[in-house]
Amino acid sequence: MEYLTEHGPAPNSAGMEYLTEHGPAPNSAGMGYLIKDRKHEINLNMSCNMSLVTAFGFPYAKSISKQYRIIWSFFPPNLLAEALTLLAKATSTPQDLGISWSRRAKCTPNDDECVITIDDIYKWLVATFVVWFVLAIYFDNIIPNVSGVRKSVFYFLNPGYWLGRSGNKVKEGGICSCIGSVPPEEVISPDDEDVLEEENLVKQQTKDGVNDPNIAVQIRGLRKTYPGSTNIGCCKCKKNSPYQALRGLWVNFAKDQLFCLLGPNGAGKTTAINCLTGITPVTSGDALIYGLSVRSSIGMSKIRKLIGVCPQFDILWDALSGKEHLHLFASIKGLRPSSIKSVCEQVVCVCVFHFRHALLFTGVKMSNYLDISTTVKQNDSSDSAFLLDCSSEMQVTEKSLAEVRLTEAAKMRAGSYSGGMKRRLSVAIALIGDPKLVILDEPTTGMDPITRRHVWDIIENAKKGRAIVLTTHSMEEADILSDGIGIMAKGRLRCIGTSIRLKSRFGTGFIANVSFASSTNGQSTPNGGVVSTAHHEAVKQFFKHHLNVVPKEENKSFLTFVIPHDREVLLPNFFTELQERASEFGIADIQLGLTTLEEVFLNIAKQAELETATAEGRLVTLTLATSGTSTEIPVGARFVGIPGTESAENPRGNMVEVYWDQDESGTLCISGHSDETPVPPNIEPLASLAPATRRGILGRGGVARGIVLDPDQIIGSNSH
Ligand SMILES: Nc1ncnc2c1ncn2[C@@H]1O[C@H](COP(=O)(O)OP(=O)(O)OP(=O)(O)O)[C@@H](O)[C@H]1O
Repeated sequence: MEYLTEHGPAPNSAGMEYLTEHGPAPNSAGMGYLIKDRKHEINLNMSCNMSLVTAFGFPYAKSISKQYRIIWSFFPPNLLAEALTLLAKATSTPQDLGISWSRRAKCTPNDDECVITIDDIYKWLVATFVVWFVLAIYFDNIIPNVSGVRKSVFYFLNPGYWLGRSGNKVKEGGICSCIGSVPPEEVISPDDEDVLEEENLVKQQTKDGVNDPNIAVQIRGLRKTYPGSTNIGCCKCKKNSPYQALRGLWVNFAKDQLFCLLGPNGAGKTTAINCLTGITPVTSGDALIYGLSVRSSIGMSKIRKLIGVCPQFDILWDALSGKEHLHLFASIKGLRPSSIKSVCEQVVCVCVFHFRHALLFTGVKMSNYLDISTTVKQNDSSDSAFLLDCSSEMQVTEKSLAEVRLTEAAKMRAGSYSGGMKRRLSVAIALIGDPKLVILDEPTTGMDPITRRHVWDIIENAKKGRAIVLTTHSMEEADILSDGIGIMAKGRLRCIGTSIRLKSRFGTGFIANVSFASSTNGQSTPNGGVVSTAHHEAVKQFFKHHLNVVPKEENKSFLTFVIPHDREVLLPNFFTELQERASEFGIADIQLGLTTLEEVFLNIAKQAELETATAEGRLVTLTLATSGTSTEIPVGARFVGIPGTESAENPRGNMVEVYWDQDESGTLCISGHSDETPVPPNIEPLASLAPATRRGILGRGGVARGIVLDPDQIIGSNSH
């Protein structure tokens, strides 16, 4: 396809990955790789050939066996080399006649051996072209694409493949790998009451066969397990165990609303979206989009008419401009030419024209590649009509480009767009054609704050008449745009509700920010630090005395307190008094707010990580800063008794409080620990832990295991 475009190489075929009827395009990434690395492969091929020729001699000689010559001839460059040799021999002197068409089957005069003629070479070249072309299509289909999806090895025996009907099932995992057993599905009841309520509602609706007209998407116990496999490589076998990315998702997404899916990396958000868009086959459960099941291929082909997707990674063609992209997608979506204003660039038409031809030629339906192919004129076999459509005028593209502020860059090649511009173009593509469900996977990644706010406006305006599912790592974005939020972790929905509901249920409470004035009684304080410290202490005492809270953050100009929900009743009187004594405390401003969504998110993510670590019995080594003693403790343990610190005066030994944090990948790690203090009397090790962990015996590598103490007992004993 490389020669088809005006601007350079053909669009990266990997870009079409997610657009097939049964999932991703049959390994177009593989094709892209072949195309991109063609030069490299030819060089490799040539150098291999040269090595072989050096080792065994050029095989078109009588001394070489016929079988070897046949094998050699399957590689077209070898035939070409022989053809050039024959031509050289036929024209080596001025008297030579050369090779004419009529004499093509005859041996050339200077070719003493004559094991192959130019005519044989022509035939070989035509035959090998067909063989390699068919093999390329075959391997393209059976080698897993980036989503690990492929067709069965004998897919061509299935009539559904040729007829373009259902039954053309996809498989997962590599062709040379043995698919590992899928672990049994555990039924986990949600801990959160709202999630449980939502789950029961969906289950009830499923049982009753209720089709609520206000629901756009109903996810019914969706599960996705990526199969484990054993890849037999050149030197070793690599085993991957199956991975449960989605562990039973039950949720409704309402029409005219934006539902935001949040979750740490690897929570399963993209997997859920991929299941909805048909990129990844569902392991069990189902999802209905406007009443159509994603598990049925007929349903899926109808669903594609209703959805617009902005995938996590931009699927754009470097060689096409923004305008051409929109025009291309608008044409593929079947927008009426009369609604289109700007003149279609010839390159797009040519590209679509050839792309369509290439697909027809290979027996693959265009709709297999183009997810949004809904109204592609399948019956309109006239390509000239198609070209005519392309040359019509397009209003939609210009409007969409203006919406995402790309009008000025409309004619620039997407390859030269910045990351933010590409995301904006992807958002515009997702919204083109008035889809009833828009799925936006981290749409504002890489955008500057001004553009991001602008895109938020577009998304907000797009809510009307459709459902939007948004995944994002920006809590601000979720807070501003969402009508409903679900936080996922480890493949499960952990909480669901509006932003306010989540903050009030999962946040630690209220945040009070107290800022201090830099002057007292209108005068600059020469020794501001000293006065400020006195004010700080007074305010801290005030908070401690009335609300029993200490600052979470402090610096010279402000103090931040987190006030738990249970102190809510005390707040009106407390803040009235604080306000009255503001000048006495040197307070410039007091701000009170709910905890942030970010805090809710971090709490949920931490809890999920803790659950997993506890279930897996993961251990980490705690090295005490003071004594340098190393102790193995379970991940997430808060109070730990240090083995070996027992003495006659302190028979229960010492303990520390361990502080945990999450690293970039969300894994819990030790961020520090408190000073060693004696274990209070009557404190027992946690009963739920294995005896070894409770007793503090030697663990791996001779490192002693810490004794995990019950945090409730310790906190209780401290408060007494
Ligand atoms: N093709 C695959 N084969 C095996 N495991 C996979 C595959 N795709 C995803 N996973 C695993 O499934 C889990 C969920 O991945 P997913 O991409 O859905 O997470 P996510 O919530 O979208 O994360 P992020 O916020 O980073 O995009 C991850 O642990 C990931 O490693």
